Amino acid sequence: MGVGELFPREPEEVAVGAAHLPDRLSWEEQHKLLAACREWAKPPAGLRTVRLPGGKEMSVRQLSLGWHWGPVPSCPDCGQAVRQPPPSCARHQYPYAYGPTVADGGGEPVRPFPDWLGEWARAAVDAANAVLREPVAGAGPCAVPYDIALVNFYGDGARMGMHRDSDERSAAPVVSFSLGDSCVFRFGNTEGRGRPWRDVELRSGDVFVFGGPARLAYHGVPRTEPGSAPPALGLRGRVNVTVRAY
Ligand SMILES: O=C(O)CCC(=O)C(=O)O
Ligand SMILES: [Fe+2]
Repeated sequence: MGVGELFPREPEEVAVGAAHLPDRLSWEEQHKLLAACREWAKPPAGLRTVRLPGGKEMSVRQLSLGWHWGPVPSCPDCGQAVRQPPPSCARHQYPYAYGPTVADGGGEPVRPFPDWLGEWARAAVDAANAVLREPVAGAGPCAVPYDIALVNFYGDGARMGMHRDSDERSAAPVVSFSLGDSCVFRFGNTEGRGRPWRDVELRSGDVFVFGGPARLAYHGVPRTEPGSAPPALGLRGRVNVTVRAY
């Protein structure tokens, strides 16, 4: 329960296959994850500004663990520079890819994905299944082998447009951990970027799981609330870690 909260916020099904788990991370876990993010953010293969294929820079700074995600400067199949509008090569149609190195940065090998983060993700999926009417794959004999993560840093004014997490080959649920400033997390539908959507406030320590029929739903972060991070965390801005299976 947050400081000064009158009622605890309850775990909630936001859409079929999607659950919000408020205050899931303890203080110790939030500090551990933040300390790890600070280490990961250092070069090489640290936090970088992502330049989108259209030329714009993302306001969110990012790093990858386990397998690097980013815009591909050249097509892995035909080798031509990726540009808009894309040429007819099939891989050019969607100019983002996963790979072993920071292809859109210094070319260094990506940082390893830590096992403990995979354990956290599996446990969160189990907790999500307790509130979901249609359970999504989690722990047990068919446990998801979580192996990659994206770490996003939101400074004041940073936002993330509506998108789908569609570059993973696995249909395993995505597990998102939030630290620092609160944000509006917009969770939409699988048809397009528009309505219907649900706006959910994600605070420090909250977890959001989306899998099953919600796995490919559009989602984004229209705004954060600068200065809303719990002072004791010692973070200015917002950090989000999304754990996925490749
Ligand atoms: O920052 C968030 O809460 C969402 C991040 C996200 O959608 C992504 O990394 O793909
Ligand atoms: Fe996403």
